[in-house]
Amino acid sequence: MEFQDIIYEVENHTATITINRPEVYNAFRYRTVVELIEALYDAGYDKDIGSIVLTGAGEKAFCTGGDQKNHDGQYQGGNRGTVGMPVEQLHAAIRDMPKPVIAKVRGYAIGGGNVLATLCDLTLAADTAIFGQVGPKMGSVDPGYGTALLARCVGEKKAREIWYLCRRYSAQEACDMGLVNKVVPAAELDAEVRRWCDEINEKSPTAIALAKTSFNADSENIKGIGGLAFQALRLYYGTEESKEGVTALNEKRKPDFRKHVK
Ligand SMILES: CC(C)(COP(=O)(O)OP(=O)(O)OC[C@H]1O[C@@H](n2cnc3c(N)ncnc32)[C@H](O)[C@@H]1OP(=O)(O)O)[C@@H](O)C(=O)NCCC(=O)NCCSC(=O)c1cc(O)c2ccccc2c1O
Repeated sequence: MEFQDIIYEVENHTATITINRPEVYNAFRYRTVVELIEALYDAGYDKDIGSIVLTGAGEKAFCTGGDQKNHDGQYQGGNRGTVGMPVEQLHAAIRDMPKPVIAKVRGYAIGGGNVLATLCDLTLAADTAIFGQVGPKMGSVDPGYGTALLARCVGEKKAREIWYLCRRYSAQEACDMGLVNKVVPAAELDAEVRRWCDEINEKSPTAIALAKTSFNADSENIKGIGGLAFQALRLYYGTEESKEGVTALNEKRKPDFRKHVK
């Protein structure tokens, strides 16, 4: 598959997958998600690769979730995925690849972008990074890994705060709550990620794969909950209440959800 929305590079046994849509702060559309899955599988089963880095192009954002300019109740572009984009399959790919996936975060990791970072095995962030969820502010929610796995990382109370209030958190705050492994000055992020990957790549690939799979086993039930919840999300996206959030975001105004609650 020829990639348009992402860049795929391999160096020193590490594959780097870069979401390359800086004009929309690396938000993902249907094509982006399909390409990310393909690239993860390419890297995941290439025996020469020991680690995978997921990142976003430019300084502004890692990823800001679903492309809201491409969304009107249903996402356009293809026929995979419960909600019009195979995001559940992308989440599964990050978890199922038998090697560590490392999120390299500069700028915003917001909405579905924060979920991607949460799902990665490790997260290294520039001191300029900003984390948060936005769903209830704009008519969406990322149920399953986005909620329950987040709670495993930061604890139940903090995860609920993140989802109910939709605040933004600095890289240091995210690190303090367990969402980030290390924060470094932005200019040092590439070198830091390189060091972590080189250390991982020296280790026994089979031992690493066994460790990853066994970590996953303990939270695998979340996939089932997510499957059910994405069916509910499909119905929610069709409602006026959800559409109000997207319309307000695109019109750069505050949403009025109350008028749609019956
Ligand atoms: C991230 C921001 C807080 C940054 O604010 P700031 O003021 O610094 O910058 P701008 O707002 O001016 O943004 C610059 C430029 O980028 C465009 N942009 C940013 N994010 C997106 C986006 N997600 N989609 C489309 N476009 C985006 C922005 O419009 C500007 O372009 P202009 O042409 O107007 O200049 C702030 O940008 C922000 O809050 N962004 C939106 C965040 C958001 O709502 N994300 C989506 C949440 S829903 C989601 O992520 C999601 C998850 C899933 O799992 C799904 C699964 C299946 C289907 C859908 C899913 C889904 O949607």
